[in-house]
Amino acid sequence: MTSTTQVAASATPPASTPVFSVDGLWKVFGPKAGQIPGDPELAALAPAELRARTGCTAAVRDVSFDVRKGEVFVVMGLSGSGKSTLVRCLTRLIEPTSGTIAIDGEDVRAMDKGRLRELRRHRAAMVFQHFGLLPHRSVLDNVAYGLEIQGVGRSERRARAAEVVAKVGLDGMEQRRPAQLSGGQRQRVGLARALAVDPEVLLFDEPFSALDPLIRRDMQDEVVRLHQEEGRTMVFITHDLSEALKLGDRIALMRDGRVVQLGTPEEIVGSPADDYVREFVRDVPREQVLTVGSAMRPAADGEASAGPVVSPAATVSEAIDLVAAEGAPARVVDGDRCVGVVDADTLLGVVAKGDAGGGPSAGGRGPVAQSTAHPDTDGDGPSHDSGTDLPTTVPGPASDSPATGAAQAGTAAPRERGEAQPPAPRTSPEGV
Ligand SMILES: Nc1ncnc2c1ncn2[C@@H]1O[C@H](COP(=O)(O)OP(=O)(O)OP(=O)(O)O)[C@@H](O)[C@H]1O
Repeated sequence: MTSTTQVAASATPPASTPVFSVDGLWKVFGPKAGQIPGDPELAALAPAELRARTGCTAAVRDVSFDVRKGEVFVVMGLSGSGKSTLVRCLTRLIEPTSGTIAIDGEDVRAMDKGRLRELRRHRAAMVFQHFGLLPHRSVLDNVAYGLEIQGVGRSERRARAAEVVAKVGLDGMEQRRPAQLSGGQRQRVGLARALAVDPEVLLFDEPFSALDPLIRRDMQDEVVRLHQEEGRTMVFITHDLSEALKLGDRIALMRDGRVVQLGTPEEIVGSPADDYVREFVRDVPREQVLTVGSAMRPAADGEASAGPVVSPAATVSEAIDLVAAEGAPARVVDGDRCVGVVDADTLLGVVAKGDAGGGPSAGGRGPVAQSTAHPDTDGDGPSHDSGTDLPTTVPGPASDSPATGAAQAGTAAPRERGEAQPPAPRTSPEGV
């Protein structure tokens, strides 16, 4: 047994300066939409009743949140929950009905056409599921297109485009036409095109929904890599819980236009805000998302000074590997302070009981279930252009845990944010 074995901390949390600041946002479609937010009785109606009484759909209902600089902010929810409408409101691709939106403190709703164009071109670039690549242009020229409409000169934009094409792993394909690329490669071109204009924030509207699962995972890894390398702020829409947990620093979970919970993956999985969220996350392997900080107990006499060391930010799964390999409890050390101890019982308790996580509503779920039941949705189909060809299952075997193996060798690998890949539910929510 060694006392120096250590599981390192996750990536440093992003700074907290907001890029986007959204307050009391509503988007209502339908006749006299503007009356709904200000009428407490109508505003409180359930979607079906609101439609029956007024003919209106409240796609976004009184939503408030900040997107912090450098974070991946995921907007997640079932089909029709309002994800696309919400994110399109950020740059007024859809006009909000009421509420405020600011980017770096500037009022987006007060922007004139020119300022809005500048916002969409330079500051908040959108990556769509269907990119609308220009078919007769080469990869390089497609990527350079955004710079072209910004008026950047030919040689400069081609040099910048070549740089970004290489960054997304398409070097050697610069002269191909979109038709000569696979679906995943086309997605990379779209991503490169958005990156080429070097926006402050990238908005992704379900960009990988149409990709087959392996390519989809590649693209997710690409986003994680780009984020880690560049620290760029990203807002990422997905209906896929596995994708949300993998990519998100924080997740806003939407239902019927409202954000029902906003939190880190650990908060969402460990402390679901209500039964809806609990049901949503019930198939997630908690040990891959929850951290030892939420599973430790106080150190007993003598325990604080010996034994393997684990960071409070390491996952329960990583700590299980470490404790099993070392055959001893591990000290949870924050900086140079021992803040607690995890042993086989406390760690397995998280897996077996499913009630760790410290939140007020985290208990009572019983054993980790393999049910295919999921929350139902309002059933409204989307009406925008992000497409509806959504996959119904997403793979992600538990054996992908990055720490497995390394810990068995006595030197547990650090968990980097984005590497935990909890398997998706056997049937994803929209599949029922
Ligand atoms: N232009 C529109 N007119 C009327 N209703 C709309 C319009 N656009 C969206 N809606 C409705 O608003 C609600 C939210 O739609 P939205 O497309 O934002 O959901 P979503 O969560 O992005 O769905 P998906 O995952 O299927 O893309 C749905 O009930 C939808 O039918």
